[in-house]
Amino acid sequence: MSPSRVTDHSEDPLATQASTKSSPRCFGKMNTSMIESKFLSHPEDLGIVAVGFSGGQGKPGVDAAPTALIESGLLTQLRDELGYNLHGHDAVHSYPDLVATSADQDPPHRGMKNPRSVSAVTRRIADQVYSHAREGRLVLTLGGDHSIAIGTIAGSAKAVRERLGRDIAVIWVDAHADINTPETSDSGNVHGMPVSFLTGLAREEKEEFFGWLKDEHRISVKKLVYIGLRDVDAGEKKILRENGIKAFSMFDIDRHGIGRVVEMALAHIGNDTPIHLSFDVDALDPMWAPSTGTPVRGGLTLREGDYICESVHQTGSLVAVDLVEVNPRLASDVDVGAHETVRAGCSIVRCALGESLL
Ligand SMILES: NC(=[NH2+])NCCC[C@H](N)C(=O)O
Ligand SMILES: [Mn+2]
Ligand SMILES: [Mn+2]
Repeated sequence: MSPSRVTDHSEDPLATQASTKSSPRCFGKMNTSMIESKFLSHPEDLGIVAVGFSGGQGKPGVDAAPTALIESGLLTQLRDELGYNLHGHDAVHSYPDLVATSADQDPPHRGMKNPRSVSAVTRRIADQVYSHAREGRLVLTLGGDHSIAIGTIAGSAKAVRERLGRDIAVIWVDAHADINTPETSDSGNVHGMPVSFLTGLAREEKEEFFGWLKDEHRISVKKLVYIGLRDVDAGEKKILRENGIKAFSMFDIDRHGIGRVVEMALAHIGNDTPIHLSFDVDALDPMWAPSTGTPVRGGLTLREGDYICESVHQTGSLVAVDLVEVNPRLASDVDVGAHETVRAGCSIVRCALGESLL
């Protein structure tokens, strides 16, 4: 198949690049175009939601991640090398109208810290992701801490239901399960709870505390699969067990290899289901991604992380991707650590969006 047949950007100088084999830049674009998307009406259109939010946990700096990722060239690569048309890429959102400016404006509720801010911000993110996804675009969200997945997954679940009448599946790549309820959480940090709210295991009536989450936003525990787990709280293990949630820990990856684990994860979802990939950079070993708030040793190599993303892309079922928990202010050697972590994050995103070597 010739590249000029798979794209119709004949006027676009990028297309010329893609048709001459002289530049390595053409490979990503060719592959992006060659994989048929099963569920997107505009697979070359990428909605970007850049979220500078850190209220789901206590360490400042994770709000600086979108800017760090963008400054390192991520969006330019997605546009110029992978050939996406970007939408919503000109702003990094910090939601000043929604975030409480002092802790006493937002006291704990059921033990959750910053509950009003996290609820209001994730509600807004849900709207942003929804409006891209409703157009049939692929959506990329750059966090921010992992609490933002309450918004991203709520938004894509609702849009895909409306657009296609289907339920999405979620692949959650993380060292942690993030499925604490407010009651099982030891930390009170909402970034450890998003999955419990999204599956309805945790519920709230009051609008201001995630009461805005309705059935249309929720996902089934049957369509959820974890990869990379190695630091799961006792209460979370009980939740995973009691709900029969599919989870591949680092033990499973050591035993079967990443290839087989991804195959089993995708088989669990079924090959006719739209996929939302939520990737916490702490799934990677701190050797590759030291600059993150809750690092856990014994994680994925960067190659294993990239492999997961490449495989998910290859299904043609991907509808949304999150990259979260990059904190460029943390590391024993901040300059080197942040640089490496941002670099790893960019690689993960490019692989999920179709970069491939050949
Ligand atoms: N998204 C994350 N990095 N989550 C870490 C969660 C850690 C711990 N399980 C908690 O509930 O606080
Ligand atoms: Mn994590
Ligand atoms: Mn997480």
